[in-house]
Amino acid sequence: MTGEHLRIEVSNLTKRFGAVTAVEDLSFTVEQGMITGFLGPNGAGKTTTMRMIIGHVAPTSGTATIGGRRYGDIPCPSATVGAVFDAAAFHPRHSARDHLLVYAAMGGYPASRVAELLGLLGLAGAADRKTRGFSTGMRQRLNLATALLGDPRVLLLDEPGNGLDPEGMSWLRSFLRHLADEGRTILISSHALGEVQQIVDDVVVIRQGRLVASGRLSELAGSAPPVLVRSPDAAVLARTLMENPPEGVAAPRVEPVQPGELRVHGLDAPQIAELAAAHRLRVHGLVTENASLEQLFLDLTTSDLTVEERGSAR
Ligand SMILES: Nc1ncnc2c1ncn2[C@@H]1O[C@H](COP(=O)(O)OP(=O)(O)OP(=O)(O)O)[C@@H](O)[C@H]1O
Repeated sequence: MTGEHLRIEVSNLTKRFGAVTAVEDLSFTVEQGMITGFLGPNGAGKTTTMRMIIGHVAPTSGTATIGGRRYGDIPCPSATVGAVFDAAAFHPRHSARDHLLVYAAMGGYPASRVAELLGLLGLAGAADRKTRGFSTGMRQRLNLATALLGDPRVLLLDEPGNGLDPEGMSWLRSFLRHLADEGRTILISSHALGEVQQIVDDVVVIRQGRLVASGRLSELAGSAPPVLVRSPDAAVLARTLMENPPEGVAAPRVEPVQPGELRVHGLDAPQIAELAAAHRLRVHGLVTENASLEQLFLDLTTSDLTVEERGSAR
């Protein structure tokens, strides 16, 4: 994948619908080759912002650009930007293939691309079934296939995890990771951090149309989440981890939980596994605990403080 850098830049974006301010003075950046989670509770302004990025809604003020251009100024925009909105409707009597063929014709893409996408999205077996009977997961896949028709380098997905079961989420995670690894710019919205925590690299958190936090997910949490370790060599492992942290990493804090179980703060699961292996110590389980992040998200979206204010208040 070659060509210009396709970063999304949102600058001082505001949208008012009459007396309702949906988005207020919002600025953030979405980097290429990353999956960015756009997070906020229902009604926070996520859909409105995404619609402004792709020119469906005109901002009251501010700008949104993709690769330095407004959406309307991008030549052949559907080949650059693919967007999926939750409410995307399918004609109930159309099959998945019919649906994609209609969109392919509108975008000037060949029928061979439709067949390719049906395969890529795991819809080949259901290609000729009416969409009326499609499950939520199949609808989400068909939405994604539609957005990918022009092989766009930028993807905006509104609530792509909505209604997916754990297997569907796991599929979505690896599918999006593959697309990001190809150098695409990916923005996905969600009202629940827990839903996309395993998928995203960066986050942009909004509340009542305003930015409350943005940056690396790991940085937002302040430090690596604790890891619960089960090991028959727990006591020796605790000492080993504290005495031999990886180069450049501060000594972790290790809390005994119960016999054979430790909670480690300051190292991630791969670091713990490698140190244990290097010292020939047995590890029977490693679980990264996410409760602190979930709590942080709730705090951010329900309290009046931004991340910076929270930091300086500590
Ligand atoms: N066309 C419109 N006319 C009037 N108000 C609107 C319009 N579109 C959105 N709003 C309002 O703007 C605010 C933000 O809505 P938006 O749909 O962007 O939020 P959201 O974060 O995507 O929420 P959800 O997760 O529920 O979809 C809400 O108060 C909503 O009612």
